[in-house]
Amino acid sequence: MALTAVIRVPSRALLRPWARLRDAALGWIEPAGGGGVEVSAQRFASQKVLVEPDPAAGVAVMKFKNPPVNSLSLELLTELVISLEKLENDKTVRGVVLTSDCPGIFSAGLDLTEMCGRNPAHYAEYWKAVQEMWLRLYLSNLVLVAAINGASPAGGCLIALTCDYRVMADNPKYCIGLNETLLGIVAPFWFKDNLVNTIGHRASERALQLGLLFPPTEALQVGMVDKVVPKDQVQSTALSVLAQWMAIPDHARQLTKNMMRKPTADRLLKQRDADIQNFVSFISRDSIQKSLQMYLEKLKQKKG
Ligand SMILES: CCCCCCCCCC/C=C/CC(=O)SCCNC(=O)CCNC(=O)[C@H](O)C(C)(C)COP(=O)(O)OP(=O)(O)OC[C@H]1O[C@@H](n2cnc3c(N)ncnc32)[C@H](O)[C@@H]1OP(=O)(O)O
Repeated sequence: MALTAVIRVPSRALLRPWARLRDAALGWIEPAGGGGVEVSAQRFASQKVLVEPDPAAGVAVMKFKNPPVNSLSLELLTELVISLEKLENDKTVRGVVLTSDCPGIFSAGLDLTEMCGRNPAHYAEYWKAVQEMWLRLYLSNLVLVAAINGASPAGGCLIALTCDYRVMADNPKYCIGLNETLLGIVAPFWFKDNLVNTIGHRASERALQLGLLFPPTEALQVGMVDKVVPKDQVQSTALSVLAQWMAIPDHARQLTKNMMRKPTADRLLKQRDADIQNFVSFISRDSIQKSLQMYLEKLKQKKG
C-alpha cells in the first residue's frame, strides 16, 4: 500500500494519558524532544483497521483487517473508534468508505469468543466498546458509505446500517441481516431502531423475528442496501456516491443528519449503563452461553 499523506499529530506530552495508549496502539512514535511530530499515513495503518487517505479528494477508505472473518473483537472495535475519531478531526477528510480487507467477508459481526466463557467485567467492557462503535459511527459528521464486499451478518450488518449509503457486491453467496435470533439471542433495541429507521417497521419485525439474512438482490428490494454492483465495482461505486454526497455543503448536511439520527442515539445515550447491565446479565445466563457455544461449534464443524 503506497501512501504519502502527512498527518500532524500533537506532542504526546500535551495529550491525555489515554491518548498515549492510543498512540501506542496505532504504532505512532514520537522522536526524543517531543514538540509535535509528522507521521506518514503509513503509520496511520494500524493492525486491524487500515486507513487509506486521499487528501486531494477529501476522502479516506477504511478497511477492516481481522482475518479470517473480520469478527468485531475488542481490539478491532477500539482501533475502529480511534481511527474514526482521527478522521473526524482531520480537516482534509469529509467522507469515508468503510469496507473489508478480508476476501468474501465484510464482517462476521460481534466476536463470539468475546461473549462466551468470559467474566462479567469482560462482558461489560466489551459491550461498552460495541455501544461506542455504534454511537460514533451513527452520529459521525463525516459522510459514511459502506462498500459491502462480502458477507455481513449481525454486527457486520449493524456497521453497514450506520452508514449514509450502502453499496453491496452482487454475489448471491453474500448475505446481510440481523440474524441474532438464529443464535438464540436478541438484537438490542438500538440495533432494532437502526434497522427500523432504514427499512421500516413491518419489514424489520419480520427480518428480526426470523433472523433473515438477505442476499444482495433481496437486500436491495427491502431497502437494506441502496445499490448492488459487480464485486470489482463496489469500492469505485462507493467513492462516486461519496463524491455526490460531498457536493452538499457540510454544515447543512451534518445538521440534517443530526436532526434525523440524534433522537435514536439519545435513546441509548440515556440508558447506556442499564443497557450494559442488561447485556451482562443476559449473556451470562447458562442457557445463552450454551446456545452461543453450540453455534460456535456448528461453525467450526461446518469445515470438517
Ligand atoms: C431481553 C434482553 C435483551 C438484552 C440484550 C442482549 C443482546 C445480546 C446481543 C448480542 C448481539 C450480537 C450480534 C452479533 O454480531 S453476534 C455474531 C453473529 N455472527 C454470525 O452469526 C456470523 C457467524 N459466521 C458465519 O456465518 C460465517 O463464519 C461467515 C461470516 C459467513 C463466513 O463463513 P466462512 O465459511 O468463510 O468462514 P467460517 O464459518 O469457516 O469461519 C472461519 C472461522 O471464523 C470463526 N468465526 C466465524 N464467525 C465468527 C464470529 N462472529 N465470532 C468469532 N469467530 C467467528 C469460525 O468459528 C471459524 O473458526 P475456526 O477457524 O477456528 O474454525
